[in-house]
Amino acid sequence: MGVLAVLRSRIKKATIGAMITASHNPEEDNGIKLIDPAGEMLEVTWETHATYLANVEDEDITSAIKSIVTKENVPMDVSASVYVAMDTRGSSRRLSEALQCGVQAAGGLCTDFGLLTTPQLHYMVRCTNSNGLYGVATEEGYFQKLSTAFCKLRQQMGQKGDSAYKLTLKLDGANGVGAQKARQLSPYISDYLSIDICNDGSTGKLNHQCGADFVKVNQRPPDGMSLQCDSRCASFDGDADRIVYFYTDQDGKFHLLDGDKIATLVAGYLQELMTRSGLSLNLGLVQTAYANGSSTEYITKTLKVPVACAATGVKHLHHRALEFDIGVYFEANGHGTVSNKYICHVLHLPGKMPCLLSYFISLYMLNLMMSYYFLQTVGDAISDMLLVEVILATYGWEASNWDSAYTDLPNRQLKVKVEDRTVITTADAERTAVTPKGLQQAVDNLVAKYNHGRSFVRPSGTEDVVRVYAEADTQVNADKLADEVGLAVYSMAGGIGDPPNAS
Ligand SMILES: CC(=O)N[C@H]1[C@@H](OP(=O)(O)O)O[C@H](CO)[C@@H](O)[C@@H]1O
Repeated sequence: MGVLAVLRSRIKKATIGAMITASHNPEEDNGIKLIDPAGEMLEVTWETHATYLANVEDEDITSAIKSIVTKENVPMDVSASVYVAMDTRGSSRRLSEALQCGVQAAGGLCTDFGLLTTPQLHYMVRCTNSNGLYGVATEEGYFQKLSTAFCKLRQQMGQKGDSAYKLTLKLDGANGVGAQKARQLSPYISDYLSIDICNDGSTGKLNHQCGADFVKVNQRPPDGMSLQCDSRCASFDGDADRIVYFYTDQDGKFHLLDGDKIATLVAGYLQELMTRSGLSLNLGLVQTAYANGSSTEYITKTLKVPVACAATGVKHLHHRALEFDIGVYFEANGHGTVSNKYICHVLHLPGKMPCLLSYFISLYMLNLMMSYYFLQTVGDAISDMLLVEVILATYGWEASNWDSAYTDLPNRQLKVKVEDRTVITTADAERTAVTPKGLQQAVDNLVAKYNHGRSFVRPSGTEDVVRVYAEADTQVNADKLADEVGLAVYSMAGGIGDPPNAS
């Protein structure tokens, strides 16, 4: 569906958001992510009229818009307000202007916020539609809201005397807008955290050899960052809706703390707060099939928190998470947050009243977390970073302490090009291939050869490829399994070009 048609059908009289940003491929042009009036992700429109508009000459834009308005039957009398923002990619400005022309041609009003992170634009939309209850719809409002909660929590929680936690975080800004915003945030939180920013966009290219996706997929540090052993590092992605942490140990070995590790840290901490405050809320964790098998085992066996699996894409996780009172949801790539119905429960007294002081302190902290961090309607690298920092400081942990909760199974992702990726259909939250016939059986037979083997295949929703995921007891085996499954996809689902090879 075209951008204007989505606008027509969804926005009516409320404000929505249109964020000009793209996938993680540094070579790609931007597309548009639409944000619904509640501030949630509405639709990612990579191949839409807007993309088309990015390619037409300036003088043609107005006539192009008019033809789209006619083709999509867009009523010109709809009163619509659209907040527009963009990331730092070269194609952003032109696409933003084209989009604004389009909305105006459709009778809507545009407010141009210029450079923002995607979650900041979600925040602006949500604030406006909640008449300010959620916060003030300005950048200052956003920074105040997050930093006030962060500083109060850090004050309240203090820090253990024998703490290993260091007050400096090294941040890879992916050469994107997140680097600029982290710099703006710094003075608000400097009493408790110093952010040492690299890949800030002053020289490098957006997401090129850096950023959360690069670090996660390649399982190595970004270029442009000087690493000291055991120093706590994090990477944002280009529009700052994802974050992963990492460090290198004394032996120079790289350790990734991805979305699964963030989710387990947060869920474990919330569970403690709930126990201390005596609140009996239904806490759950939502992952996708990409979650490492070790994380799922740790959550069920050690944390004893219920786990659900949703289809890839944060909006699927978000909706599944709403089935819990408090739903922690993260994709392994570091995109996620916490949804809650907590506010409804604040006034409920716990069944069994624990120590009154501990009850009120825990309640106060939960409340701060819930109302200041987690009402984010989409993953936000900045608020997730602050949350992780609060928890690590409270436990007195450095990244290695956090990492020791469980060890990831070695894993590998690869892409297979096929004639038509829609020949692969899946079920069971994408963990089983239903078609082509026989493919799942072939995958099962390959998986059975490996210790701790697991693999699945699914068509990407954002790229014209089939994605293969494999994990096993060693990296060599995970690579081999990924290759073998990739070859099965290649031969049974119409592979084109070179056959896959993970190594
Ligand atoms: C394996 C993987 O990382 N998939 C990503 C990617 O989706 P695909 O449908 O796999 O192309 O882009 C999505 C949008 O950014 C993100 O939500 C998702 O996690």
